[in-house]
Amino acid sequence: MEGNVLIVGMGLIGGSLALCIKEEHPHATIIGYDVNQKELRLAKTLGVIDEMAQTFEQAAEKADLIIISTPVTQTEKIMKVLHNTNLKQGVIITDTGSTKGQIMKAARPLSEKGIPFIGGHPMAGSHKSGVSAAKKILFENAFYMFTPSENTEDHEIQSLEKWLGGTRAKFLIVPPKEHDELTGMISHFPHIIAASLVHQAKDSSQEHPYLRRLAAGGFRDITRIASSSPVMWKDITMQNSQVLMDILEKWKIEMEEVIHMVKEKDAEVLYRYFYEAKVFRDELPVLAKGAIPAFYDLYIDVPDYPGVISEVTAYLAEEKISLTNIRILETREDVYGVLVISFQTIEDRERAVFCLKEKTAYELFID
Ligand SMILES: NC(=O)c1ccc[n+]([C@@H]2O[C@H](COP(=O)([O-])OP(=O)(O)OC[C@H]3O[C@@H](n4cnc5c(N)ncnc54)[C@H](O)[C@@H]3O)[C@@H](O)[C@H]2O)c1
Ligand SMILES: O=C(O)C(=O)C[C@]1(C(=O)O)C=C[C@@H](O)C=C1
Repeated sequence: MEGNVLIVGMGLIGGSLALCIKEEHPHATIIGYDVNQKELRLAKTLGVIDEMAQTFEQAAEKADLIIISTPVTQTEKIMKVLHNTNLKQGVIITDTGSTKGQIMKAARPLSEKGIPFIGGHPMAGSHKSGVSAAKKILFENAFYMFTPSENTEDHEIQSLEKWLGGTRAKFLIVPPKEHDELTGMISHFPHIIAASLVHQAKDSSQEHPYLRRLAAGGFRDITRIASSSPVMWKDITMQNSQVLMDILEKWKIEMEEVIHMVKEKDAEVLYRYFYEAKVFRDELPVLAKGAIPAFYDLYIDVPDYPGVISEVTAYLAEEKISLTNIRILETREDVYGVLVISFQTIEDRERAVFCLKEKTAYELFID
């Protein structure tokens, strides 16, 4: 496709979308806008965008597609400005916000004016912020939810899907209320829990000075997301507070039961509690119908020397085994941790195991 794409908010998500759109539509012009001039200049220097917007209004007036990728409170404000801007006939506006109910309410005046607003939310991200963390494979195989306005036409959704085809994501239409309940449970609520675990550990560290150094494996896994942008999460929590209140009330009841269980020390009850959680958790990737796409992880206990990651990935590349994600679990202090490589299919993972067993002596684990 050709035309001008304006991306408002040149951070992790805006930057990653810019890269995806440019790759799929090389003749499109990607214009970036950000209140943070440093971030905007960085986006231009890194080649993530073609142009920096001179003013927001000027860039919006010539855009064929506008993607708002700012924290959700700002998104609402930007939508109000767009309502009073002289936009091009046929422009499509979308956003990437993690909440949808309030944003779709804010979209009504635009829709009433005949300007198509299609809410969007790619269900992939990271705890990192800013354009320097942007990457074009961020959304590959992830679900990308759309919440169209009441009068959105099919061809407008199709056009947006075409623009975003380079994400290689799986598009899914969801009503805003369901979106917020779903993401409230599997994304926003876990975020609050992660932050609260860190707070509790911080308090405990006053008494146990070794805590910071010992907090490894499980604690790091479950609290990684607490390192995300506090601005973004403050906004998400405010916009989805009703759903979150309901979930937190249920969490209180759940914790009362846990306290009782721990106090009673009933082995059978404790076993069943952990076992049932394990069964449900282990089944998640197999079901793969929720908002989290299926990934098949392979854990590789790598030694601590430079180039070990490229060595492993080179073996896989030689066998043409594609991977969807690669990361290090920093479970040990000062040395490399376990290398985790995710594959899209069980078959790819099996081939990887076969290949790495043949070419290395590293220990391999599958969870
Ligand atoms: N980070 C994730 O994992 C993730 C995943 C999916 C969706 N989202 C959503 O996408 C949006 C962007 O998240 P991100 O991770 O890219 O954040 P980010 O912090 O990396 O980038 C946001 C950018 O928006 C800019 N900005 C803030 N207010 C602005 C305004 N009024 N006008 C123009 N620019 C403004 C900031 O300067 C920043 O550069 C958020 O709504 C978030 O909820 C985030
Ligand atoms: O992987 C992470 O770091 C994320 O937190 C990503 C995550 C999520 O909760 O899954 C966070 C918020 C977004 O709205 C979508 C994705």
